[in-house]
Amino acid sequence: MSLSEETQIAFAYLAPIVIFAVARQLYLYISSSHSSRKPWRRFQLFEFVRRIVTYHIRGAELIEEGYQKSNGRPYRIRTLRNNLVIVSSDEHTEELASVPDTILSLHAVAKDMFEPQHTMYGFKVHDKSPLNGSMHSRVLRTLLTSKIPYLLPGLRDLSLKCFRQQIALHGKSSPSKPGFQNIPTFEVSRRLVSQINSYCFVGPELAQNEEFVTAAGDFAQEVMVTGEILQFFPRALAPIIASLSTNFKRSERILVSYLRTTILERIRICEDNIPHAQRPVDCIQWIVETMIRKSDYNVDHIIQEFLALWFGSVHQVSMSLVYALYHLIDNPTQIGLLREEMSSVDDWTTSLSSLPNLDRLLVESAKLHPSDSISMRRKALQTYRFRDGTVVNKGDWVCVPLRRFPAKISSHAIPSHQSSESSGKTDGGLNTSFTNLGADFPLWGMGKHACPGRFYASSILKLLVGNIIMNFDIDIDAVYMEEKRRTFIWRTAVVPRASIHLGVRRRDMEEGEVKSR
Ligand code: HEM
Repeated sequence: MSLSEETQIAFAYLAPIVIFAVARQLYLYISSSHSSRKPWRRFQLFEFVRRIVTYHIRGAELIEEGYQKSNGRPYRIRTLRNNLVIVSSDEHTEELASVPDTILSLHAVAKDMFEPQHTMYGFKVHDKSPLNGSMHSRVLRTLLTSKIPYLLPGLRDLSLKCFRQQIALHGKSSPSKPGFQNIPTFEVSRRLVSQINSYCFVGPELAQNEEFVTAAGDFAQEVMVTGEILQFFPRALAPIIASLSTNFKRSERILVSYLRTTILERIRICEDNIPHAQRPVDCIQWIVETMIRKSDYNVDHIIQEFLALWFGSVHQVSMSLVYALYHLIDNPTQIGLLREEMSSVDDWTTSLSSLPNLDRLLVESAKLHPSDSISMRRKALQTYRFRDGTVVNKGDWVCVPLRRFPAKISSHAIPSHQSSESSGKTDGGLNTSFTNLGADFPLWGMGKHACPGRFYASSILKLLVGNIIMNFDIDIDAVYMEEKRRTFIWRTAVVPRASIHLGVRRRDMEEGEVKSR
């Protein structure tokens, strides 16, 4: 019997938690059993387990329930390590975005969540330093964004080829839907994103290298899982636990060996003063160019910076793709509208910013099915008091909720435009842009840390969704039509179940391909 991926992950998480919890409680129990002054300690096991279970398997629901009850006021949720202070008003959100890193730090959160020193090739993230961000901003926000039009034709062909390969690899004829092949949605989505990102991050050659692309996809997944496991162990054990949970860093080692060779080649390009027009157009080139300006650069540090950017680029995009496809299956009339819209322009892949229905699909999907229930996490490096008096104690996290709405959503939750299911057409509204920032759409965060990869993420999501629906019909087994059956909650994240399959059936391929050219 083979266990589903989420069952394996649940075991991987729960086994160490239970062992650690029981050992800790035994210690507390034994050390307090002679003391009649501390009988409450006997109940700690119950409290400890209750807290783990409630927050870890219902975190996203707790956030949502808290939001419903709080009536817009800040509220708190206790977690294993600290308190989450959740603020949601526009005033709080804007204030949160403006507080300096020396007080409320995003990078301190990243350190707590993913332990980069143990999961990303020894990367030391600084809580307070603005240095972490400056390279990201130049490489992603400025250079990658400006090169998207140049990269799109290659990405279009690669993504279609990759999707077809995935169908050939995983496709199984659907027993209930004639002509449909079932493919594992989340796995295929991760692979598509990993391959597309490889093209933009390290160039077309490595993007075709099976070993590199597989290791790159696995690495992102392993950082996520290992970061979670490390939460339950004392810091001193982190190196050994991280090693065990990543199969002795197998994917990291593969990536590092390819990256080292590539980075050395790219350094040579810079040292030989090759004209910019002849240099490779990819992120690793820009990272190298940015970093070798500093006198103390070294190859290991460039690798670490690369891995951190890589990690940020895979996970949320692949989950967003899954949810956008499910959203279309739930709202089939949108598929027709999208096809019509894409067919109405000469080449939809070069018109991604002027396809309002496609844009709106992503906005709606992100609002209704965000892959995380919170955004704009910050850790208090010192106690912070908001202007209205709300206090975030040192060590606690503050954030804003994304799943602000009940599961049954209606058009009122999308204030800037109506649901296309109800209106049946685009309203061309002002606020339909998926990459917009604002307190009413904090998906990308706000202020100086607002996601620098959002224009890229938006373009590739549009490209992937567009390519799939222009070339395939999509469907899902009736049993999974209920949204809750497609996902599971882990802490604040809402993760697609690996066992859910997407049904795909080739449309008129010639027509689809001609339209996308
Ligand atoms: C749907 C996909 C994505 C979502 C929802 C998303 C969301 C976010 C959010 C909420 C933040 C933190 C902002 C804050 O707290 O104020 C962030 C930061 C960041 N994102 Fe994204 N992101 C996505 C895709 C990407 C991609 C594709 C890349 C890389 C190409 C990327 C790179 C980064 C980086 C480097 C940061 C850190 C910025 C800093 O340290 O200042 N993200 N993202």
